[in-house]
Amino acid sequence: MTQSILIVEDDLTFATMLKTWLGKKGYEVETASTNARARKLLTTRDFSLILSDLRLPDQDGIHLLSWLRDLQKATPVIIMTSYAEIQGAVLAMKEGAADYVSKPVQPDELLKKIKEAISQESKVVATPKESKENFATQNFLEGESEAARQLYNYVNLVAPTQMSVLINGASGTGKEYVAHRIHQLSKRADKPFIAIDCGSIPKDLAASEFFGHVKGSFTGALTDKVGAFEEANGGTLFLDEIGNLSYEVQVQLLRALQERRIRRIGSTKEIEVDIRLVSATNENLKESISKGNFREDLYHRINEFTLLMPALKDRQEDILLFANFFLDQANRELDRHLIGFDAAASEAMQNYSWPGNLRQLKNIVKRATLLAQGDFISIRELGDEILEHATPDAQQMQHSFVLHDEETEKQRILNALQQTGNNKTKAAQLLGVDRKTLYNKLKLYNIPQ
Ligand SMILES: Nc1ncnc2c1ncn2[C@@H]1O[C@H](COP(=O)(O)OP(=O)(O)OP(=O)(O)O)[C@@H](O)[C@H]1O
Repeated sequence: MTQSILIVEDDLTFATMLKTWLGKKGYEVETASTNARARKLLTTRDFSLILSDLRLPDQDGIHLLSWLRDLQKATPVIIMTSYAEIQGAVLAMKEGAADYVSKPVQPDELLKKIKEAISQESKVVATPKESKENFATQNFLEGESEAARQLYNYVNLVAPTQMSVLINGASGTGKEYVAHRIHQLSKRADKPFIAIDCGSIPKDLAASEFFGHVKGSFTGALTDKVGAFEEANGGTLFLDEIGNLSYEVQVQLLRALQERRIRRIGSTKEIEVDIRLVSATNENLKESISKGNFREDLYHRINEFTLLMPALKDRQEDILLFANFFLDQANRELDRHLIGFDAAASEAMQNYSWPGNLRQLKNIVKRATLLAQGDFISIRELGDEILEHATPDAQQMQHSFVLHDEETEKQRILNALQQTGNNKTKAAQLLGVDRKTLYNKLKLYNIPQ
C-alpha cells in the first residue's frame, strides 16, 4: 500500500520541493500551509505520517500535536525546526512528536527518520515474499499487447542475472516500475532497492550522493553521510535519468563500477560494494556520446542489456486494461465505487496519443474518478485534451446519453432520483443530462413523475 505523508509548511517553495522529492521516493504527498488547513485535511482522511514545521502562520506545530492527542489519532509526527529553535524541538518530543529534523534538512536523514517513524507505527513488517506478492498483484500490471509480451519476456530473462540493464523510453512509460520489477525478480529481492534521480541532484553534490562523505570534508558536510552505493550494498542501485550526470561524475561512477569499491569523500578507507546496476534514460545516449556529453566506456558498462519501453500509443490493447487498473486504484484511494468507463470514454481513450504515457493515463483516470457523478466515467470527465482528440462519433456519443442497454439506463435514473429525493433538476445534474432529456426518459420508461 502506498504510504501517505502530510507536509505542513508555510514556505511554499520548500514544501513543493519536499513534495516532489518524497513523491519520487514512492510516497503519496499532500501539503498544507497552515495548522488550520492541516487539521481540516486530517479530519477527512488518514495519513501514514505528518511532517510539520515548528513555526506556522496561525499556530505552531506543538498545537497540532496536542490536537492529534485529543482526538486520539496515532499518526506519527516529525517536526522540522531551525537550529535556533532546538528548545522547541525538545518540547515537541515531550508532546509526543515521533522525531525531529533540523533545517536545512538533510534528505538522507529525513528519509531514514520517515521510514523509522512509519514502521514503528505500523509494526507490521511484511516479509520479503509477501511484499513481492503485493507488488506483483496489487500495484503492477504487465499488459497483454505484443509489445508488453516482448518486454516482459526480456525482463524475466535478464532479471535473475547480474547484468547491468539500461532501460530506455519516454517519460512516464514505466521505467522505474520495470527497474523495481527487475529487482523483485532477482536474487537480491530481499536486499535494498535504492533509486537515485540523477536529473535532480545538484552537480557538486552528485559524488556525495553516490559515495557518501565524512563530516567536515567540505562546507555543508555537517555529519557523516552514507552514499547510495553503500546503501544499496547487496541489492540494486537504480540510476534514473543517467544521461544528466556531469562528465566528472561519470568518470567517478565508472571507476566505482569497475573496481567494485568506493571511498567516501574525505575518507581514505576503501569500502567494497556489491551492487546490481539498473539505469534509465529518455535520451538517445549514443547521440550524447557522439556529441561528447556521455562517456562511451561508461555506456558499455551500464548497458550490458537494453530494454526499450514501448510508448502507450504503441500498446493499444493495453490502454483499457491500464485504465481499468488505475480506476481500481483510484476507487480504493478516493473511496469511490465506480464501475468502469462508458463506451464513448473507452473509445476516446483508445484513440488518444498519450504523450505522457502511463503516468498521464493514471493522472487522468484519478481525476475522472473524483469527478464522475454516475457509476461510469464519461468522456467529459476525461478532460478537454481527450475530448478534442476523440472521433466525431465519440464526441456525439457523449451528448446522447444512451447507455449500453435500457435496463441499466432505467436503473441509473431510478438511483439518481432516489439519491436526490426525487428532485429532477439535481437528478439530471447527477446523470449529466439536461432536464428535458431526463423528462423524456421518464416518459420512455414509464417512471412515475
Ligand atoms: N507496469 C505498471 N503497472 C502499474 N502501474 C504502472 C506501471 N508502470 C508505470 N506505472 C504507473 O505509471 C507511473 C509512471 O511510471 P514510472 O515513474 O515508472 O515512469 P518513468 O518512465 O520512470 O517516468 P520518468 O521518465 O518521467 O521518470 C508510475 O507512477 C506508476 O504509477
